[in-house]
Amino acid sequence: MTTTDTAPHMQPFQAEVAELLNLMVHSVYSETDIFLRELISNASDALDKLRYEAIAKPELMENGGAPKIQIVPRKAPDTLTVIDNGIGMDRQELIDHLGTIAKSGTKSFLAKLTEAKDGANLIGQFGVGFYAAFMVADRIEVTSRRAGSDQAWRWSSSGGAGFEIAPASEEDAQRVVRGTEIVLHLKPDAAKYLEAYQIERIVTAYSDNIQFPIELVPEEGEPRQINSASALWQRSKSELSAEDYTQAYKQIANAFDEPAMTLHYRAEGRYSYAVLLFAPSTKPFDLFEPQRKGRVKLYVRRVFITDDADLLPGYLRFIRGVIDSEDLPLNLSREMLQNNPQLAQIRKAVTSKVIGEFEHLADKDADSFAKIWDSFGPVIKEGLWEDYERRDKLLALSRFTTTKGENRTLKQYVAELRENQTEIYYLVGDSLDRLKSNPKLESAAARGIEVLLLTDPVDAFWTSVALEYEGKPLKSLSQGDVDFGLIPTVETDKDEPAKTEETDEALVIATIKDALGERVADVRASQRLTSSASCLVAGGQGPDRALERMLAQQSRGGASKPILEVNLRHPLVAAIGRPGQADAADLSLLLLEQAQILEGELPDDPAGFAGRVNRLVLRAL
Ligand SMILES: Nc1ncnc2c1ncn2[C@@H]1O[C@H](COP(=O)(O)OP(=O)(O)OP(=O)(O)O)[C@@H](O)[C@H]1O
Repeated sequence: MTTTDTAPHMQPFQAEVAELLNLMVHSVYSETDIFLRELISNASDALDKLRYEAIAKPELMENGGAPKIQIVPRKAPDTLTVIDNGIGMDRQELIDHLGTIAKSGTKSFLAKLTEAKDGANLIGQFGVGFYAAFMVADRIEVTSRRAGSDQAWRWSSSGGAGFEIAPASEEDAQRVVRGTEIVLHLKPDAAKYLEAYQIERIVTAYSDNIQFPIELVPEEGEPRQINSASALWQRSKSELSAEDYTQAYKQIANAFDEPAMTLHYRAEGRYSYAVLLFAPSTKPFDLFEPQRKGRVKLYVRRVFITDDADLLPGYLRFIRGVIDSEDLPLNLSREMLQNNPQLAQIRKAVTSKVIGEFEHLADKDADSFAKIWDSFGPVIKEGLWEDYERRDKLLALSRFTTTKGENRTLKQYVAELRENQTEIYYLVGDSLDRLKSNPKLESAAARGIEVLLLTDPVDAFWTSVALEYEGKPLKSLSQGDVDFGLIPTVETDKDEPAKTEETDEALVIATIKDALGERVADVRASQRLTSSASCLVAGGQGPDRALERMLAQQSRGGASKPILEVNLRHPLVAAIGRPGQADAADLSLLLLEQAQILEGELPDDPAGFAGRVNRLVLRAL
């Protein structure tokens, strides 16, 4: 051990931690109670980890007694102490875990926290965990000994800029045989947390389902257990109330919202396992992290193994809860987790159950399902792209905003198809407003054809696979040919400009093609447009326009050239065909540039565009 290790050592907090502490000390959160829940949850995690490590090294359990958590309130000198005999932390772990926040999204979380009134809710969603204790304490001392280590360490901090770390005194080290002792020096206005009934209230409300005994150690009298310490998922459904489930959800998922869906069952047969899963009702912060990790916890015979086993596919990563297997070996290595056929089987069966439960909910309790869809629809839709087997089911579950309204299903869409309509039409774009004014909807609108308006980034991807619903293919209005020919118009062409002059269509198209040259792949007469002059579409093969744009933004492929479609009934287009038209080239370029702007793109040459418009306007003046 070096001298720097043994001397008390002041360490700065990571900038994000300092900012977070500052925010928590200076804002008034109504729900300070959560600090205790966070500390108990950490203690329970530490006991879980110990139990897991002890499978390979049973000697870790030798000293330190049976796993438990203790809460010790002391009125003089106003301290509340939370003790666990779990895995503990060595010096480096204390520095790493209690001095930094490893989570991604911390910066954006902090920005939200600064703005929000109800910070506690956000704290819960993000899980600031340990640091929540600084809401009630002005000084915290942590003494910890990693299981099996002959050295205990002491971490202490009064919030502010940093913490001190030093070897524990002999007295402290003797007391902390294994695990972690956290002493909170309570602020004057947090003295209520020294009352036994307050502590019991919080434990009952938040931590009753912690699997390990939680003991209250009063000033006088014997310690007593204040939680029920059962694995709730092992109990039978009939014993449990909605409230029990809500509490279990909050504790297991470390969440503050209500679950929007609860799925609890036991699978018996070739493999037996208990499943308790929840869909949250609000979005967590890390929903769109690139790793797309789920956090369903794997237990084997009540022993926590990992929350990193990818028990559900990426598109269900928002589901929280527990799967507890009776048959898996306790000593599952990381490799086994990835290749274990039994786990693969469980994964498959549970995924189908979750989808089945969605279907059930969508059918019986549409409002609850709508909540799930509102928060997680964009994630579930990833399954349309990657889960071939369940694609049809997922498509049937999907809810869409369409030109007819919100929350529409394809079942509704197909039930209201127009006469002779054989396809399901959609348009992909960045915003609903821009999509609604997209000229490509014109002809569909004139025929009363419903169009799905897709604005989630994932929409560009799943729509690139050939999909159909009840035998009706999905078809993009911005790709390839669209033929509405047999579908009658509903409005009597009120938007369609009447033809004012005889147009030589072939000549117009050839002139525009000539003027645009290499800028477009082709120029065609449009079936989609009624009142606008032009629009851009993708070819029949290859990616749709929205996907191309996304890929180009991420530099993952150059955009291929679009096709310009022109409305031959539009006077501007017709004008191009007039004999001796001197502005044909300018007008052709304008048609392209307008179409680009309507797509939310910039014209290729903005200065040239402005010059062209000015020239033509001035001439008319
Ligand atoms: N009692 C404890 N025993 C052992 N390690 C602990 C204990 N308390 C905290 N830690 C360590 O410190 C880390 C940070 O704790 P913190 O509560 O800040 O966040 P977290 O628990 O990782 O996240 P979350 O609050 O979202 O669960 C933990 O992941 C754990 O490694």
